Amino acid sequence: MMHALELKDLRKSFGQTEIIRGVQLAVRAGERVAIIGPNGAGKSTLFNLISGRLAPSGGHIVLNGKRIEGMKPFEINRLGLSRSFQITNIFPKLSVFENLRCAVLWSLGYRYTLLRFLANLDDANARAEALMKMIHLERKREVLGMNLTYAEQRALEMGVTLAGSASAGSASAGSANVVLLDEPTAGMSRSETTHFVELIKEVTAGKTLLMVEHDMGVVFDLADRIAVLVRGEVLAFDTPEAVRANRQVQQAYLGATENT
Ligand SMILES: Nc1ncnc2c1ncn2[C@@H]1O[C@H](COP(=O)(O)OP(=O)(O)OP(=O)(O)O)[C@@H](O)[C@H]1O
Repeated sequence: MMHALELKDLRKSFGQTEIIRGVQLAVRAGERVAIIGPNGAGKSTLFNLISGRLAPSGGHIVLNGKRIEGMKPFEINRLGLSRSFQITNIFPKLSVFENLRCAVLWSLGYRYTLLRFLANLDDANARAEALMKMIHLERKREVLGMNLTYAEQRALEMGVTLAGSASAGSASAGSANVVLLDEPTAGMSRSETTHFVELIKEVTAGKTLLMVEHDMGVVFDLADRIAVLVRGEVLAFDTPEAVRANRQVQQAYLGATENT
């Protein structure tokens, strides 16, 4: 079984306090996994470890068979892992198309050499076009980031995140791609959320998805498996049905928040 992402006895302490306490998690290629857990359980810290923003205090992180702990975020990104953020992370004064093209160029590593930049501009334009179609923002092509609706900004953010993947434009090509989404539907209305969940399914088809999400409707709709993180440990990692039926999980988390 090929795993896209493996966390092996992963640990992180801040000062004397161990926040991530020996996390084991093996995510299969092409699988969609949601991480849930109470506030302060360590979900953001876990994402920061995987994406290279924080260095672990112990353990290993393996991306497509390669150990990545201790690498810089951009190096991990080049190895096929892209991440979105809770806050919208787009350039407000660039148009939809320009935002996507920037992200494509950055991901291809063209920011340093003008000659390479010019030689590959057609390629970058084509990939930006493909991404724009994928996130259904063709009709907003020239609109500045700051003038989009909130949901459109989140869709653009998704496009920017996916620009890092080698297979942008062809949904099936990249088993090597792992996408981390940090509360993708936060701040959205119910109807925006429903629409956005469909978009997430569409744009991450064939990719491996790991997301932190508080909305249980979204979690149960999207996830193949759910990891429940409580006080820095994985309490359960199973199918939605099994997690829903798990007594320990109900006590620790779900019972209290499922209907909120
Ligand atoms: N840089 C840091 N220094 C010290 N403590 C930290 C740091 N970052 C996070 N923590 C602590 O680690 C714990 C886990 O925080 P984290 O943000 O990872 O939880 P979370 O599960 O994402 O919570 P939420 O659902 O509220 O976003 C918290 O007690 C937090 O105060």
